Order: sequence, then structure tokens, then C-alpha cells
Amino acid sequence: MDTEGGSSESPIETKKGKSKTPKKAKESVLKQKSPAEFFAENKNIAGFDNPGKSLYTTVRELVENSLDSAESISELPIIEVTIEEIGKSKFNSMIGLVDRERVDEALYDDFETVKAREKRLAKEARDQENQAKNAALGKKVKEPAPLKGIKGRGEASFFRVTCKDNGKGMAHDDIPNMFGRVLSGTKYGLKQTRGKFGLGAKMALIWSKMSTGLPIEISSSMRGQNYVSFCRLDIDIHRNIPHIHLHEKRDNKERWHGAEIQVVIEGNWTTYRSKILHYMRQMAVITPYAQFLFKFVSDVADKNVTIRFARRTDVMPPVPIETKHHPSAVDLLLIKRLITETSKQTLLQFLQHEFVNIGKSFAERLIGEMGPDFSPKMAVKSLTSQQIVRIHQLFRQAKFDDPSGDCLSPAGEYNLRLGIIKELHPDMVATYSGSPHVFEGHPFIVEAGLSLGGKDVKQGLNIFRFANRIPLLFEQGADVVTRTALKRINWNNYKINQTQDKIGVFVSIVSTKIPFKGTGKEYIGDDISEIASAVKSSIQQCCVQLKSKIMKKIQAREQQERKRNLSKYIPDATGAIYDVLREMAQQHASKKKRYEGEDAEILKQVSARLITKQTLHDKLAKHVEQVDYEMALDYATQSGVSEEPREPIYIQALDSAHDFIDFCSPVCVLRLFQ
Ligand SMILES: Nc1ncnc2c1ncn2[C@@H]1O[C@H](COP(=O)(O)OP(=O)(O)OP(=O)(O)O)[C@@H](O)[C@H]1O
Repeated sequence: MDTEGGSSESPIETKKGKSKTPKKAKESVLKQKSPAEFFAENKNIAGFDNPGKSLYTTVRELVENSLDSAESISELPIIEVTIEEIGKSKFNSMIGLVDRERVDEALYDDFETVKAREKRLAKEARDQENQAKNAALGKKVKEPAPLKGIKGRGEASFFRVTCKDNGKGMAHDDIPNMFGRVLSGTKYGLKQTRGKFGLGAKMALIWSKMSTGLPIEISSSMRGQNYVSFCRLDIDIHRNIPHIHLHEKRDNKERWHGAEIQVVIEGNWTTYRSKILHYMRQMAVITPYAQFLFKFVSDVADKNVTIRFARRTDVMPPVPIETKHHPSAVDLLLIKRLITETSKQTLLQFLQHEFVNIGKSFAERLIGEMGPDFSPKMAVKSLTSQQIVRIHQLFRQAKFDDPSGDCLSPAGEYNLRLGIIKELHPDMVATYSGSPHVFEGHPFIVEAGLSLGGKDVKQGLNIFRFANRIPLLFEQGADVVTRTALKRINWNNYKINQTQDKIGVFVSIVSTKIPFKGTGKEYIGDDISEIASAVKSSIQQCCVQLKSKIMKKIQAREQQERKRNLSKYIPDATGAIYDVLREMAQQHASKKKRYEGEDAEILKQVSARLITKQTLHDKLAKHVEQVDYEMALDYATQSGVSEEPREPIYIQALDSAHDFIDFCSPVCVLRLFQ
């Protein structure tokens, strides 16, 4: 990338390797870098650290764009992701390079001398033998380290990544800039979206340019368009502009709308397979209204993967609404930009219409407070720099109502619960959706889910993090959710054993501005107290719900135990009582001892074998049963059924064309077919 150190700048060397003239300190030369160059050189900050991670990040950037796009037109997303492995020969023929046999073997990084090879194979054989020995002795066997072989760094793997959606598509003329100009996009407004920086798709292209040199291909069509835009382009890194190879309109016979993006990049499926599948699975959890088809295609048939994540609900969260800035969240630059862009004439109109939470009378009070130089009718575009500073100062000091969370679109308790049940099949689950909070003038909502038990869940805390409905898979240790769950929740208080129980913690945060650390959108730091405390209280709310369920379960178990214990003693107890009664009956009959009234009556029945050991056994068993039943009733009326949270259920016909009825509640939807 860097062109520094060209031959013209090298000192002149003599034959002996010494400089003719004393070395002069190299003068520093002023240079500029384009954003594309900057991100190409620092691709790790956008999640393109190495080939494996780059494959993962490419998939995620494309999937997230597809989801944003389908949701923006309220279309239930249908997304197909294909990763096709391209062998070296195929790749070479794609770029028109002739395969060449190695001639000078020792030149290569993966060259091994005969001696080194023998040594390596002997060591691998020894390791395998030890493993087998340990296994035979029943000792714990460590996961065998993959055989290293002699793979050198030259063995790059190439993949064609394709992502197709049924979204909004893009305007024909906008496509080159959307994919070929770093820091361009349609999501810079104040709105909850997965994308934000105008970077992701361009990074995939930059990586493809860096690793394979191949361009990106985009097909796109918008609703009602009779053509499909096709564009093949790459990026001029130094000038940060698209370099178009082909841009044309093609027939759209099927009236398809959406986008299909294709890039060929270097990657590493072996090391990032599980991360990519995890990502897809977690995306399916937080987006159960989407349908995903994921395919990995290889020439080696048993490497192939096809997973369909079926749509589980038609209930889609509402489309997030673009909102205006909150006065407490603007800086001087932003106020100046808003003044330049506003269509409003006066200061009063400007304050009233360009910000949230400033009504007319409040705007008048603010203007009064600004001082004698200000008036409601003054032209906003005539404000001087000092006057703008005054407005900014007042914005920082005045008390404004918090922004409402109406513009946000959280996943919803229903979707979260559905996702958890679908993914983990837990024994118990609780969900909670908090009310909006505010961080630096941006509203945010935290939702949490908590599960106990389930399939494929390890003991201890299993943490699932989502931000603006994106799964976060990296930097777990530094994330606010992990830290809160580990350090700030006293699980014992809720009868949950932090190390023994299989605990699933799900936290989803949505906001108009997620304070990600870095452009890779990998985690949310633990340094924002507003977010940390909202996360803590949401998890605690779930804990409280689970505690009452756990208590009920414990009580039911104890009761069961008590009943079992009592029943266990029935034969002995009845045997002992019966023996005493028989003795007494004999004494009564032989007149050794006289009993009167009711006692005499019972003893008579014992002698006549009308009361037997079995009679006593049956009576006692019935009594234990009765006591258990009464206790259960008592328990149910005191703390049980009547206090269960109740939710109204309503009927919703999705549209008149369907012949089914949905009964919707926040926790379930029942569909009745007629
Ligand atoms: N599948 C798609 N359908 C419709 N528009 C798309 C699609 N993919 C990308 N775009 C458009 O291209 C723009 C640039 O995408 P890009 O991934 O570079 O950035 P972004 O999504 O805006 O932000 P971020 O870098 O945070 O992901 C998007 O803002 C969007 O308008």
C-alpha cells in the first residue's frame, strides 16, 4: 500500500556498501490519505483482521445490509447466503493465470527436508500413541491437536460469497457510490439501523481487491422496476471512487425486487466455520420472522453445509422511525450543519422543528434566555458564530425532557422468547422489555431473556448479546452484558447456581446510536453507567420472574418428597397399629380388659375381621392423599395460579385473503385454520 521508500530516495551506495555522502535525515513529506486507503491499511478496525475473520465479517456485513433493506419496506426477509469454495486451479483460471508446477521446491515456505519430515511424522505418531494409551486407561484425553502437516503460508483459500435478498434494492445510479466509495451510505440519519458507517460493503470489496484482485458484482431491482441493474465494479483506493467495469440495465421478467451481491475473497472456512454458523443461528434467534438459507459449497462433498433457518412468525417489529436530534446531544458542528441544511427561516421555527422535545412556548423561553441579541423572528441563517456558541451553551445547561423511545424498534418479548425456546429448548424462560432510557441524548431500550436448562447448553453462564438486532460474537470479556452478568448479579439471591445451572442470558439493546467500541461493531464497553444499569435491571427483572418459578418447582418437589416419605411408612405404621388393635381386641374378648362405647365397637369389628390391616392401610393412604391435595389447593390459592401474570389475547387477521385466524399474545401466537 505504502509507496514510501522508493528507489529514488535510497542513499547512493558504493561497491563496499558504504554511503558516499553522510546520511541526511529523511525530510518528512506531507501526504494525504483517502478514507479507502486508511481502511485498507487498518482493515482490522473494521473486522477484517485475517482471512478467516474477513470471511466472517463479509458474510455479516452482507446479511445485515439485506435485513436492513427488507425491513425498510416491511417485507418479511428472505435471505440466501452462499459461500462457495474455489480451488486454486479454478481461481487461477478465473483470473486467467496458468497453473505452474513447482520447480525449485526449496524456495517454498512449506518445503521440508527429508530429516525434518521424518522428525515431524515420528512426533505425530508418538502423540497419537499417547492419546490412545490414555484413552484406554480411561484418563481424560485432551482434544487431539490437528495434525500440522506441512501447510505453508502460501496456501490461500478463496471463496465466492453471495448474498441475495428480497429487500428494497438500490437506485441504478446510486450503486457505484454505495459500493465503491468508502463512507457513503443511506443510514447516516438518526435512526435505529444495523448499518451506520457506510463502510461494510466497501470493506468487503477492498478485501477482495487486496486478496484476489477481483471486482464486486451487484444485481439490484426496486419494487415495480422492469429492469435489473447490474454493476461490476472495483474501487480506486487512492482516490476513493468507484471504478466501474460494467453498469447496465437488464430485463426483469420475474419482477424481482431486492439485491444480490457477490464477492470473491480469500478466507479460512476451517477456522471460522463455527463462528459463521453461530452468527447465522443467533441472527435467526433475534430475527425469527426472517427466513435464511445458508449454504457452503465445496468440491469436497462432505464439507458441504446447507442450513435452512425457517421463519417462525410473521410478526415483524415495526420499522424504526427516523427522529430528530435531542438538544442535549448536539455539538457546535452539528448545530452549524443543521442551520445550513434547514428549510426554516426564523430561529423560533428552527428550534421548534429541527429538534425533539422543543415545543413552541419552550422555544420562546429558550430564546428569551439567550439574551437581548436574540429574537424569535430573527433569520436563523444570520446567526453569528458567537450566537451559535450561546445556543450550544444553553442547550448543554437547560433541562429538556428525555427523548421518547417511540422511534425505536426492539425485537419484542415475543420474538425474544420465541428465539430462546427455538434455540435452547430450556426448562424455564423469562423475558423482560424495559422502558426507554437515555444516553447522551439518544434513547435506548434494553430487553433481556433468561433461561434455565436446555439442549446443548453448558453449565454456568451462556451469554448472548445483540445490538440493534445484530448478534455480537467477539470481545465477550469486555462487553457490558458479560461483565454485568458475571459481576453484578447475585444469582444466589434468585435460587440460581451460577456455576452448576445451565443459564442462558440474552440481552438485546436497541438505540439510535449504539456506542460500539470500534467500527467492527463487536462489543459495547462497560464504561457507560446508563447502559450498565439498564442491563443489570433487565436481567434482574428476569431473575425475579424465574425465582418465583424456581420456588414453585422446589415447593412442588418438597411436597412430592413429603408424600413419598409418608407413604413409605404406611405399611409399617398400619402393621403396628393393627397388631396393637388385635391384642386389645383379644383382651376385650377374653374380658381381661374392658373397653366401652366407640372403642369397644372398633375392637368388635377387629375381632370380626371387619377391620383388617388392609382397611387401615387404605384409610391412611387416603388421608396422605387428602392432605397433599389440600396443601396443593392452599398453595395454589395463596401464591400460585391466581398470581400468574395474565396477558390479554386478541384476534388479528393478517389480511383478508388468508383463511386463518391468529390469536396473538406477547408470549404466543395460536393460528387456527378454518
Ligand atoms: N442488500 C442491499 N440492499 C439495498 N441497499 C443496500 C444493500 N447493501 C448495501 N446497500 C446500500 O449501500 C449502502 C452502503 O452499504 P455499507 O454496507 O457500505 O454501509 P452501511 O450498511 O450504510 O453501514 P455499515 O458500514 O455500518 O454497515 C447502504 O447504506 C445501503 O443504502
